[in-house]
Amino acid sequence: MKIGLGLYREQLTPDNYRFALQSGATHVVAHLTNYFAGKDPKIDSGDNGGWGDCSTDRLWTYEELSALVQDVRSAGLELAAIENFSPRFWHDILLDGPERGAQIEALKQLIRDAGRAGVPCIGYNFSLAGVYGWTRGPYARGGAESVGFGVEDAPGAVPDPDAPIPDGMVWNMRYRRGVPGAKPISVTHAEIWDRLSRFLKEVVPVAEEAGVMLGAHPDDPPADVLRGTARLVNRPEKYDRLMSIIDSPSNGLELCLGSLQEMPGGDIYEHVRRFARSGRIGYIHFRNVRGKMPRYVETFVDEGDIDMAEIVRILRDENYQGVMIPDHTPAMTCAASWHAGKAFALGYMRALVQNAHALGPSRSLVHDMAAE
Ligand SMILES: O=C(O)[C@@H](O)[C@@H](O)[C@H](O)[C@H](O)CO
Repeated sequence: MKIGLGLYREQLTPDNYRFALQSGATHVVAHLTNYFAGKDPKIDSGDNGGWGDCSTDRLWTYEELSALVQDVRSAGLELAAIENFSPRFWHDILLDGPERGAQIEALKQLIRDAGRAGVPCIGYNFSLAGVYGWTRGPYARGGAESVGFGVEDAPGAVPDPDAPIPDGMVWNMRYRRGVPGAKPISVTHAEIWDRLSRFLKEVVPVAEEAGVMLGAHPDDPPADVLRGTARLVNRPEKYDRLMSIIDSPSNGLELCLGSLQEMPGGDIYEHVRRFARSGRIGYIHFRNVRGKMPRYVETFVDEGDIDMAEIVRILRDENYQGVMIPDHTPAMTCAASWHAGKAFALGYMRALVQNAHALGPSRSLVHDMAAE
């Protein structure tokens, strides 16, 4: 097990690489799409413009990707993954629009370039509404500010989960100017599974040849429908359906523990063991929550509903050698709220991983034995 730190586009700096190294991380997961900007990002659903405007984003080149890998390496770290395509690159793959064919070919080239540059994994979230519906509030220990969904007395504006997605937006970002009077975006479950299936069948073989794993992030919130659009991976077993679309080591998971725990029903420990045993985990979002759909809040890693020590026992037992990152964490009340939240999480993760051998037998392993 390796520990990494996710850094948003404007945080990909030597100072933050040093911060990661000092916090015990050995890897970086880089976001190249510029949502959550600034030195101390406060993540939420955004206002009407969602996570911002990506209409001028242009495809990342081999030279950019190679420079990123080298910059991270020269800081004494390794790049574990790039997280998320810009909606500008694949909006018509998600929407089944007129540019779909050209965008598929462009993503194939991006994946080839990423492999050649030494990028081992690209995380993606195949969703039309994207991550939407959060509020920010004092939801974590000591009133630390974090994100939540369905919180009745949330401070400030509560995004409407049924608000139509306006034309020109997808994945909670604006990729082009909207056409006045155009119909809002919609998609059925059958349509979005078909779009995902065609996407994977076309790009996974290219990813496999390039030595890149594509890691699917689950839906957050794991609603059945959000903003009039059907959602995909909103139950753990939907991950199994996604992996069955094409049996390839490059058809993998960006395993977000928080999103998995937010899903109704199921035993997260059995699912994590099954996914770890499959060898198809690209990397893990090692984050904790309290509650499930339709109401949950993000907590500090050590105070949520997931027994994170049990997760590490399972990953130990299944010999998981991949990377885990805190993803997003509560913001601590101090001058460097983002960094403090990350340092706390990384310290906790490092202690669990360094002492994994001393954590005793896994509880769910005992369950497996009982089943024999
Ligand atoms: O499910 C979650 O909440 C997170 O894993 C995502 O919000 C993720 O951090 C963003 O989509 C950026 O990749």
